[in-house]
Amino acid sequence: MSQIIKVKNLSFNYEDKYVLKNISLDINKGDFVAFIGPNGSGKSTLLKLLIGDLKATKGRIELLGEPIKSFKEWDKVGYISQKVRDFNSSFPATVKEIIGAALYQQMGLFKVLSKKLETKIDRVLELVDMSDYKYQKIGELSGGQQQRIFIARTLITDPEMIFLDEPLVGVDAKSQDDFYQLLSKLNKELGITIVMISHDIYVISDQANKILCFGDGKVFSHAADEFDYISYLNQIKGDNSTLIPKHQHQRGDSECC
Ligand SMILES: Nc1ncnc2c1ncn2[C@@H]1O[C@H](COP(=O)(O)OP(=O)(O)OP(=O)(O)O)[C@@H](O)[C@H]1O
Repeated sequence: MSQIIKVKNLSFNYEDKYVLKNISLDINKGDFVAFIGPNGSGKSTLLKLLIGDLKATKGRIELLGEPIKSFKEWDKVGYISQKVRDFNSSFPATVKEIIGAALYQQMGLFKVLSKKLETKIDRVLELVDMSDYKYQKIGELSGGQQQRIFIARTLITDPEMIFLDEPLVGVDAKSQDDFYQLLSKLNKELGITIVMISHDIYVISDQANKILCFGDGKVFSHAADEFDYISYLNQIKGDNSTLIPKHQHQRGDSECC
């Protein structure tokens, strides 16, 4: 399996506060990776480093084999943020316009190939099972439906990887289940690499093949089918520190740093 994301000896600090200390990890094409760990352990920080929003203090990141400093294929990288966008119902843009806006860079072509791109919009809406909502205002959709539209918006540029930062905060349980099924479909059928921060480790345990466990500036990599969720949950209960929870690491786990 080819490495799609490589992190080597990476450190990051906000001014004098070290968040990540000399971490190394690899993510392969087709992986479904869950970032878990206590509040403040650096999960969002690593995600922001991987999407180029933050710059490493030390160390190296490669995306698709290219050092992040010279990486240009950002349309291959999707990002879905933490909060469901709280569009109020009077927000004027339609679903089609929101998705079409992601094609902004292709606007010159858009005029020529409008039919082709319209078909592409239809295809991604179908993929996220939202074809009936193409002309609806985004503000009139539920939080779960809005997140599906943001996935569709990401899919329009044929991404190889999608990063999600707790995308289901405030979304009801049924929509969460549907959303996880959608992610699973994108991962298994389209081969898109998924990297997701989630506190919902029961659900993650059904989806992820790799768990990256954050704490005390370090990251541990676990094969998901050997990860002991119960012991993990018991040991982090009530513990809001940034220390690595002292759960049992299993055979096959590798310490990344
Ligand atoms: N812009 C910032 N400036 C200074 N410190 C920050 C900034 N953003 C985050 N931090 C600090 O860095 C640490 C890591 O934060 P980060 O958001 O990466 O953690 P997290 O694991 O994603 O947490 P959570 O699960 O609560 O979202 C925290 O102590 C946080 O307070």
